[in-house]
Amino acid sequence: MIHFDNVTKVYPTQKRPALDGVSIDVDKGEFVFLVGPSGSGKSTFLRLVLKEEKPDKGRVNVAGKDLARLSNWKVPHLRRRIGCVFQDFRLLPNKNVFENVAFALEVIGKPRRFIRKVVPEVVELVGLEGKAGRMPNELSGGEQQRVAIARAFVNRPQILLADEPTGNIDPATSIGIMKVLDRINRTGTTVVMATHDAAIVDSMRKRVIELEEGLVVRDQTRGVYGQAY
Ligand SMILES: Nc1ncnc2c1ncn2[C@@H]1O[C@H](COP(=O)(O)OP(=O)(O)OP(=O)(O)O)[C@@H](O)[C@H]1O
Repeated sequence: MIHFDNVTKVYPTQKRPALDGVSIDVDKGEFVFLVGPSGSGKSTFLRLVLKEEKPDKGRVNVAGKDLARLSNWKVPHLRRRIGCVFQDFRLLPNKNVFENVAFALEVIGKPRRFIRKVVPEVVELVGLEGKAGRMPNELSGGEQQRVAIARAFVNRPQILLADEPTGNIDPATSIGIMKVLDRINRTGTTVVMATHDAAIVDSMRKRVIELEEGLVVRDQTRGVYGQAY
């Protein structure tokens, strides 16, 4: 589903590569944690998957497409297949839960009838049934992140990328967020999550890829977080 073949990325202002000859294969339906110290290249990996950045060397292949050969006008189509969740939720403050999730479908032109059917299903999947009418400021951080996950997943993407999704959430609430991501993964969606949350990684026992200064230094099935960063 995601294939990096000897990928090097050097940002124009930097001497050291953010990613340095990285080869990673993530299969359909996998759940992968990306760990490593701050600046090790985790976000750069996610940005390359989305074609927000281009590699200087090597190949990036996502959902069967060689991104170097994907013309710019096809990039939005690629991104529709990839849901994204961030540390800071990024909800629309003037829209309620239903409207925030529905908006992701409205912008890609889905009919209202379809939206009315699927949004409540996904709101329930993330555990927010009964809260569809709440505004973001009437929700806890954990609930806001559930809305963000619902919005990322409502179009049934093949891949879900999560960049520190539990970074702003207390440990007990984070467990609930991980249950939602696990549920989404069980529907067949490939999940890649960059994180510094050792307790979460250790409790899930999923594949762990560790980056250090742009290099893959560990790739472990049913792995643990490793050393403290
Ligand atoms: N837009 C940019 N321009 C220049 N350098 C950048 C840019 N984005 C990232 N970098 C550099 O590339 C390296 C990798 O950064 P990246 O954001 O991928 O790390 P990270 O592992 O996601 O870190 P964190 O855990 O803090 O989010 C760092 O040295 C960083 O300073």
